[in-house]
Amino acid sequence: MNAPVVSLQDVSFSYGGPLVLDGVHLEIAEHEFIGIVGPNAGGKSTLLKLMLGLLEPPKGKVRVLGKPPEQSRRQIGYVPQYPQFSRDFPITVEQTVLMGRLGTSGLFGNYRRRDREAARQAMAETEVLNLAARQLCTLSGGQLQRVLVARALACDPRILILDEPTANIDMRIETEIFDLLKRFNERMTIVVVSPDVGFISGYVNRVACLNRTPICHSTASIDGDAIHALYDADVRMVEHRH
Ligand SMILES: Nc1ncnc2c1ncn2[C@@H]1O[C@H](COP(=O)(O)OP(=O)(O)OP(=O)(O)O)[C@@H](O)[C@H]1O
Repeated sequence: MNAPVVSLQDVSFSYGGPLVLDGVHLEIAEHEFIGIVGPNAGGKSTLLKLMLGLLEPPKGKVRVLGKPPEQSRRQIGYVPQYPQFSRDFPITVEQTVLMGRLGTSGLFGNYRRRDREAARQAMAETEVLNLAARQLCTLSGGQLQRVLVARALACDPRILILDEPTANIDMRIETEIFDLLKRFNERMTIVVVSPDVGFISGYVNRVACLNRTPICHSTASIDGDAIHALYDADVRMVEHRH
């Protein structure tokens, strides 16, 4: 296998109390589409923050594109969890997407023509170009998610990391967003946290079930036993047709 684009070796983490992640080993290959699922408080968001270099593990090693994550951040697009995002901010869709260029552009807010072109391209790919002049607070939940994906795409990332990108939106929009991600996966690695293992199994190559430690399954091997072992309860598998 080529060098993994993301590698965690024996990583443990706590916020000062009990371990949230314990001895995590995980390697993600280039162009993989991996889903991270698991019970609430299982450590999914914490794992993403370690990959982004927003948290540093006291034990173990995290590498992204062969380097410490903070040195690879410009090549990572990140879509945060929906409820954490404040919409009551006077900003247009285009200005929001341009923020994805901050790591690559010159001085703060001093965007060049190529930044504007990259933002327009990202809006076109996520089908929000017609909303460019709209205020963010006027968008529907599904439109907002597309804009957040466009912002993450604007830096032309090699890795796209999404934390529950389809929480609070209906299944038709969820399907549209995952169809888009599948297309982007042809040119980048995708890591997505989702509460819905049944749904993402139709898109991802591999599922990492995380409950302090990840257990990985290829999509084909996801069955009731695997889910039961993870959640320690019966979880209804919902079949979704695309
Ligand atoms: N900043 C923080 N300070 C202290 N504890 C935290 C902090 N962030 C998360 N935790 C705790 O760490 C544990 C793992 O949280 P994390 O958000 O990583 O889980 P998760 O799997 O993403 O959960 P969910 O599915 O509910 O979003 C939880 O017990 C949470 O309360």
